[in-house]
Amino acid sequence: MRMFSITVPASTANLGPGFDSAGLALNLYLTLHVEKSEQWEFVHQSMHLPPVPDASEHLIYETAARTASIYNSTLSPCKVIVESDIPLARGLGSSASAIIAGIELANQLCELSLAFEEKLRIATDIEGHPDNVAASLYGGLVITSQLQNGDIEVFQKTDAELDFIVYIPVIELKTEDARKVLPEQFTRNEAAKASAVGNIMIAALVSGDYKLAGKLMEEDLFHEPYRSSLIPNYEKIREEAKIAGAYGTVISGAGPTMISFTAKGKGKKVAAQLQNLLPSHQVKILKMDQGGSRVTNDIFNR
Ligand SMILES: Nc1ncnc2c1ncn2[C@@H]1O[C@H](COP(=O)(O)OP(=O)(O)OP(=O)(O)O)[C@@H](O)[C@H]1O
Ligand SMILES: N[C@@H](CCO)C(=O)O
Repeated sequence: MRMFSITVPASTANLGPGFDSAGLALNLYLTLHVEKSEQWEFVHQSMHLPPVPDASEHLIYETAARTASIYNSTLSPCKVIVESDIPLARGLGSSASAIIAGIELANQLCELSLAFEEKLRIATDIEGHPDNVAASLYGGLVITSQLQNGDIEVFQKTDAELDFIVYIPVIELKTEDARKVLPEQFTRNEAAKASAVGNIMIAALVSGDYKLAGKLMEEDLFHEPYRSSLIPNYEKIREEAKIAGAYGTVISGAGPTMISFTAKGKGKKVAAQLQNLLPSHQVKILKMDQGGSRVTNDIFNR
């Protein structure tokens, strides 16, 4: 007997210089089908999911249990059938989607009626930065900033005349490892230069000047120079995508996937040309998910 389903989109984070701040939801999805049961059970029905651990060690369960405990609630046991087309540890926000799904699972099971802000705060505490989780939660292009008092400011835009092409290599790269290569500190001069690039990129992206946004995306100074050696074919993908007509190409999240931004309708040409050059990569044309995470109740079976 199915009770409800939770669907959460994938996301790309950073968009170059919007490090730990900018995210964009993409139309690949993690879906949970939740049924009442005598005990907790997870069933994974996709090649894009890790082996099933003990329920108590499952990221989705851990997140749900942590959320329930924040509100002094307990979870009633369920069977959770998990489907996903978000590749793991590739820079497309798989962990963020699992965290948002876990928070929503607790929200539904414990009838917490959580506001978006509460869900985002919990998700950011768990993930460590708001960019991917905010995009998966809200949908669209989302720019975030966690303030000194812990509040998270969110700017969202759900229209963009863009196609997104992702180049997914065979190898995985854990976010934890891709963060280890980053400097702990920047000088004042470095920070000012890097945020100036980010400021123009975001202003151009939001105002629809995609040519300028694409140019500035490729000028990131916060993380790409340190991570480029971890990404297969980094320079080749940037150069060839530009020749094929992309506005700009950046590392998606912590990598190793790269993502190009093109005019709407131009993605097909860029994807075809790059797939020829990168036979072992999976090249996909994606669209923005505009709605973020959602719950479907099966009222007949409740
Ligand atoms: N649906 C899921 N169920 C359980 N665990 C998951 C799920 N999705 C991701 N994970 C866990 O998260 C890990 C990947 O997280 P990681 O942050 O390294 O990569 P990512 O989220 O795919 O990429 P990025 O954060 O750069 O976009 C997986 O190895 C797995 O342990
Ligand atoms: N902003 C994060 C995204 C991946 O979780 C990073 O680049 O490390």
